[in-house]
Amino acid sequence: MATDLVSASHSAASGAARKRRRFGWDDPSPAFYTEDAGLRFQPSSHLMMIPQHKSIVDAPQYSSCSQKLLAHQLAAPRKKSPPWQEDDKDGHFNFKLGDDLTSRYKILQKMGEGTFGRVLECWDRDSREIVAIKVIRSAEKYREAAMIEVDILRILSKHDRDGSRGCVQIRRWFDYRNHICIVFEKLGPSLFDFLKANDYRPFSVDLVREFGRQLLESVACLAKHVTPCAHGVPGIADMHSLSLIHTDLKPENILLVSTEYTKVVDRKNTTKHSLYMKRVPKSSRVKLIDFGSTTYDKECSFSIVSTRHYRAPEVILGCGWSYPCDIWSVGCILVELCSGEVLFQTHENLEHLAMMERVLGLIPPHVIRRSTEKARDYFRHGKRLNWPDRSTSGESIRAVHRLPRLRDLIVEHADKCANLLVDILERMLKYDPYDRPTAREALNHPFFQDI
Ligand SMILES: Nc1ncnc2c1ncn2[C@@H]1O[C@H](COP(=O)(O)OP(=O)(O)OP(=O)(O)O)[C@@H](O)[C@H]1O
Repeated sequence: MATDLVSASHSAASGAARKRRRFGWDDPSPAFYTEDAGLRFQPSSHLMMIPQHKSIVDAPQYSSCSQKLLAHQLAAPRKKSPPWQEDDKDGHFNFKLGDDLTSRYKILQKMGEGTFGRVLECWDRDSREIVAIKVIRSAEKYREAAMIEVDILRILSKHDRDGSRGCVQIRRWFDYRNHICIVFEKLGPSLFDFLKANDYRPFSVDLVREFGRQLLESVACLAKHVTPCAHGVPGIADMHSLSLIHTDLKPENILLVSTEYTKVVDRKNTTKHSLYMKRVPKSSRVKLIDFGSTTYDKECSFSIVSTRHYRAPEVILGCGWSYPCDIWSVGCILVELCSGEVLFQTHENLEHLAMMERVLGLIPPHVIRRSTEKARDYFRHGKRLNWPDRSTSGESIRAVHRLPRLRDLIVEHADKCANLLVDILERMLKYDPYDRPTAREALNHPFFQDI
């Protein structure tokens, strides 16, 4: 879900916060019990159950805790759901490791938590595989949003039966004790988690290219999808437009398929006296998750979308946004993967625009002219950004000033192909959304052709 992440001392200013920011979680609220066994499948009004697929996840590496629980569970007979417990104050599902979630799933561990709910690693007794179950918070607004996510996941899964198109696969969904539960194939850590575990050491250009290529393929598939003609005539294709915009692309929502990694010498940091190692994923295969904010293209929308750091200028300026807002986010993500740091570490509009100007150059007048009355307030006489005059603090001015130009940032970090990478990033990070390439066009850029 798109968020403006709250930080104690706002924005770029906080030095240590430059490295990273994270959500605050955990809280309690009441729910109601639906059935004896606790499980209630939703009647298929506009939604249908998804048939089971075989897991395509690479041999997962289980934690020792998961392994023990799994061994125990394989021997244990199927039990009824545990006694009903109150949700926490925010409507999150309360559980203990080893509990059953319906009689079908055994909870092995918590894998993550977000605005919508908790994601639990579970053993599926029926399909005999490990799955990831997103247990949605019980409040009505989250339940409704979850049903939209289920709807979109079902459409994606219909168009991606073999799971090769880079979007996480839904297995099925159900309603349990007032929590919508979405069962997914289990994936590995997010690119954000991987960066963090590596102390924010950047990925190599080869990996950035691989991640970028898959990300753009997924974005292209969301926008438009081609399937073979219904009659199966070779060479003839039916164009099915999915017309979907993800709107919340960020490293947290890009998951490595495999958990496996190797350790190699980190040459950049290693000195005569100390040897530094860094992690490198064994496989570069990634998939997109979190379709909770995905929308159908309506030509142009004006709401606020995307997590702050990956938010396109047209969203901030209220010019109206469409597919190109995903391309802007991909540009910000690729810079982050290459440098190890968030490109625009801010939580405030004017500072954000000032950072963009520092890294990318001045916002062109015709883009300023398209912005709303309110957003035009950020500019002097509707022409130049009111910066630093309207800045909130000296620390904010210094944080903007510390930012390098895009070219310098990439040249400093890229171990190869810096010029090509700068070129494609400059295109994806054009202020005018009409000037940005589509995902397909970006994929044809020489940077992504280089093997
Ligand atoms: N299929 C999966 N396999 C493994 N881990 C997963 C899977 N899906 C989600 N996760 C983990 O759970 C976390 C939260 O998932 P997700 O982003 O879907 O929840 P959310 O509530 O929509 O989050 P947000 O607040 O970012 O919108 C992810 O960042 C990831 O760590």
